[in-house]
Amino acid sequence: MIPIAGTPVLTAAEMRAAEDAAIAAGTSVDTLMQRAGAGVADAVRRLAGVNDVLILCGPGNNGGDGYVAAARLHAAGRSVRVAASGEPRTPAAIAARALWTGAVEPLATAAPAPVLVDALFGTGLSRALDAETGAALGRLARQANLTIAVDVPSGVATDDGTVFGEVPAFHVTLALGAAKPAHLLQPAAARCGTVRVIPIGIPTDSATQILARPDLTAPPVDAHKFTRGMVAVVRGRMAGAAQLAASAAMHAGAGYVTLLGATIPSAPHALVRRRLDAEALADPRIGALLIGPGLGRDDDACASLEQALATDHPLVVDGDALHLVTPERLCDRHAPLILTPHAGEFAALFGAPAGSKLAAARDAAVRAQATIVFKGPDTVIAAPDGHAIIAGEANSWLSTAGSGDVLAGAIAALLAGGRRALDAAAAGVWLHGEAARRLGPAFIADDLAVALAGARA
Ligand SMILES: NC(=O)C1=CN([C@@H]2O[C@H](COP(=O)(O)OP(=O)(O)OC[C@H]3O[C@@H](n4cnc5c(N)ncnc54)[C@H](OP(=O)(O)O)[C@@H]3O)[C@@H](O)[C@H]2O)[C@@H](O)CC1
Ligand SMILES: [K+]
Repeated sequence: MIPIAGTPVLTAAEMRAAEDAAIAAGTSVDTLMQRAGAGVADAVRRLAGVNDVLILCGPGNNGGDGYVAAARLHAAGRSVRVAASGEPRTPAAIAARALWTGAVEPLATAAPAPVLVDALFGTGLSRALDAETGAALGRLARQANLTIAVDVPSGVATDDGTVFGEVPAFHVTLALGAAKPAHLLQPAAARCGTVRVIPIGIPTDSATQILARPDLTAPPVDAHKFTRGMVAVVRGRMAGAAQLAASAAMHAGAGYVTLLGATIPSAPHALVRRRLDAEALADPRIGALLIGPGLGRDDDACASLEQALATDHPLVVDGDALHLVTPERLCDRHAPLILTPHAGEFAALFGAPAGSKLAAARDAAVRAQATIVFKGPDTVIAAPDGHAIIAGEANSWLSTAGSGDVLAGAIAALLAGGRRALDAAAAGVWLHGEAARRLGPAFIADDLAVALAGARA
């Protein structure tokens, strides 16, 4: 069982391709199922202690994993029962079923057990569970003290994170071979509980990774304020939003932050205020320009945005500015570009996403030739070259006014510090989440911006 941070994410088709490649290279599907079932049995043994275990087996290879795990737990002297929705249908599952010498109870009437293992459906689920199977799963999950899903909870769609009907919230999900989008994307992710990967000995390369703690080492000894990165934030109608973003950029490690469009000084004094004009925007030391927080959507906002787009600085576009551009207007810029839309801003810019948030973010990245931070309770970061990073469940206290301004400021600081756009975006999302975790409940965005400094430590 390994934690999932930093590990690859594979869709059902990519997982099947990895499995096919392993089979072509000489590892049988039965061997893979033995490895999967052994890993599940091992994890269940550790998690369940001496409690009785009930394993639910479905008709496909997910059920096959369940039979293998049951036989291994029995051989290890554990108290284990099996209930099934029907006979296994794949050759590997039929072979695995033959290894289980105990009774197979009908699912509908199976008695509960303190530990429930769901091996009904995995990556092959193509539609909602029938009413009887869904009801039995719900009933047995409610009556268990510990619920463990094999690969994915039965009833979640592996690739897009949607759920078919009622799916119980599991305590633990044992991802076989690699994490899948459903382990990270909502609403499915909320049904998975703690996700651990059971390695099954096949290479699982992917262009999609799970967000990991970034490298946030201190500046080198010879650093000065401009080598650490200069961020310029464009102020709009709501000065507070730009000021929050600027504060976030300072606390995320930028060496020099300037607020363009503001001339009246107020705290913090480290924030440099300048007029928004051609001279200020032409400053070659600007490592990242941020526009959008509190910008407004009036003519002045449009004019400021045009000025920002006309520069060749690395650019972060957030908030209101995302309502004032089109992907076509953005895609021919040459400097690094990061867009940070929430669902509403994403829909305004790219249209309502059809299908998976991961696929939608990837398509948007290509259309705008930008790194997209499609933020929300789950955040997908996608680059135009196809690489993507998924951040799992966010701290729900981040749903506070100004939280997005802080994220944009943090990302701008990391971009100005010289990271690639995808890395800057990922590091910003990580820092933002870590700052929230450190603050505890009901913080305000001003505190969140300050807490970025501690989160870097
Ligand atoms: N990839 C790997 O490397 C490895 C994968 N392994 C394991 O294999 C799992 C994938 O196995 P799988 O493809 O057999 O699919 P699985 O989810 O068991 O069930 C699909 C079956 O159910 C059916 N069906 C679908 N929806 C239904 C519904 N609502 N209600 C009723 N029936 C429904 C569907 O048939 P259909 O009716 O759609 O034709 C099909 O018969 C994977 O999650 C992992 O656990 C490991 O063993 C080894 C290494
Ligand atoms: K399952």
